[in-house]
Amino acid sequence: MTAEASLAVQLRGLRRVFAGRAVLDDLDLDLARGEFTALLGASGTGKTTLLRILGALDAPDAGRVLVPEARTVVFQEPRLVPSKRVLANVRLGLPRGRDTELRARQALAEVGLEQQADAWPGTLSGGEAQRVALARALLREPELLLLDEPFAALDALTRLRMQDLVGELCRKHRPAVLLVTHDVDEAVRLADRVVVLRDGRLIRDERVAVAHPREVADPDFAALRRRLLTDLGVAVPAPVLPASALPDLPTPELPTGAHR
Ligand SMILES: Nc1ncnc2c1ncn2[C@@H]1O[C@H](COP(=O)(O)OP(=O)(O)OP(=O)(O)O)[C@@H](O)[C@H]1O
Repeated sequence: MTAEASLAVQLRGLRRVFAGRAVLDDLDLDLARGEFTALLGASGTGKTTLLRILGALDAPDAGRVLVPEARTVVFQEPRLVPSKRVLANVRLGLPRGRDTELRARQALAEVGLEQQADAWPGTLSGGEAQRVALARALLREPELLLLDEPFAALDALTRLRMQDLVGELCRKHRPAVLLVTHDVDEAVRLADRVVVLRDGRLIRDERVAVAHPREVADPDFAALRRRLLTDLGVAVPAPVLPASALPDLPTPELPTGAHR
């Protein structure tokens, strides 16, 4: 197999200009099949623009875009049709028939919502609605799954559960994944690879070499987290060392009359 055959996405010299500013500027990116990549960048650096181009929701001004036909996007908000029940939302746009229905029910079961097939979207919690959106995406068996801050609107606990679910489903179905996120910990927990966008290009492209299960307390996790936060322009305080790790320093002389 050639290296090209294992690629799901190939971007070359990508350029996108808005109001005279090149948001993406001569950007190259390859995504391998089955690889989970997290895309980080400060606000307004062009992450969503890149994802929209990959999803054919926008077109570049220049450059070459090779992406698979089978691709789906999950957005920050679930975008369910309120007048259709959950099952109908999951199978939306697919041919009618017993087979599609069975597969849609199976997709709902995978996200733990088989009991909610007949519910209306308006009765679901935010996390449940986002799981329906995920089931809808998975049913299409995408080779490329584009996730645009899919957990951002969820409460902290639901977000952690959703991250675990998405990680598990992606390991099972093996699409190439591009996850746009602002959350450095989320990126390090989930991704095989992290890329950082700044000034129209990728300023970091790094494999996530942190052992599973990935814990924030792991020194490799903490070190990558610091590198990424620095890339994002966030001031990172120096790690706090235990007193035992500090060198013995001479006790300073106190001025006469001072009390210890
Ligand atoms: N359709 C458009 N017309 C004009 N400007 C646009 C358009 N889409 C995006 N932009 C501009 O391009 C820049 C990048 O936007 P984009 O949404 O891709 O950034 P982002 O990194 O996803 O930001 P955030 O993290 O805040 O969501 C922004 O300055 C935005 O205003």
